[in-house]
Amino acid sequence: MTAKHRNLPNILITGTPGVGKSTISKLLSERIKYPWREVSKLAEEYSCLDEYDPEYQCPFLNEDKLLDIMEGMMAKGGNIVDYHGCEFFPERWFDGVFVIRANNTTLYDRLSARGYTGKKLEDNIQCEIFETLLEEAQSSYKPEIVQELQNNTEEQLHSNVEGIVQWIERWKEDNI
Ligand SMILES: Nc1ncnc2c1ncn2[C@@H]1O[C@H](COP(=O)(O)OP(=O)(O)O)[C@@H](O)[C@H]1O
Repeated sequence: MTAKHRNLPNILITGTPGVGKSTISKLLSERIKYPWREVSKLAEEYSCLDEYDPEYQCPFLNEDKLLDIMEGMMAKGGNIVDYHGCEFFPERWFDGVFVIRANNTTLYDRLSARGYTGKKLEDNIQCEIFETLLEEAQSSYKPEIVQELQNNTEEQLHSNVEGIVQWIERWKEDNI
């Protein structure tokens, strides 16, 4: 499956937990009517979570099972995939990869408000500081399809959504 077989682009919204992936994906989905594929929810819904990982305080993800389930959803295009990881998806799935970013203090406040403390909080802040997801995206996808979006303020939130809507319009003009 290459982009040529899709009439609508598949978009990946990725980044550290708390940067605003769900907020952006939901607004975008309401705006352009593409389904919002929240990978963590799909994993739960389709029983792709194995036993609990005590180090990361979350269940292990059965990636192969999840990918098999998602393959059919991705085939026609027009999906917004939201996940805090990106390297295990097939590269051919995505036409645009958006890495959402937030500054340390903003992220700290958001994750504390979510109830994160201790190692879980620190690991996520470090993940953002070390640009782990940005590097993961850059090493997994062609550089020309990866974009970094700062998402600290309401103003940035709306301009990010608008920017992705415009990106989709350009993609359609170039690919259909
Ligand atoms: N641009 C923004 N400005 C202010 N608050 C935001 C912004 N984006 C997200 N938030 C808030 O930050 C928190 C985390 O956002 P969320 O979308 O759940 O992040 P993620 O899906 O990446 O874990 C939520 O409370 C959300 O309302």
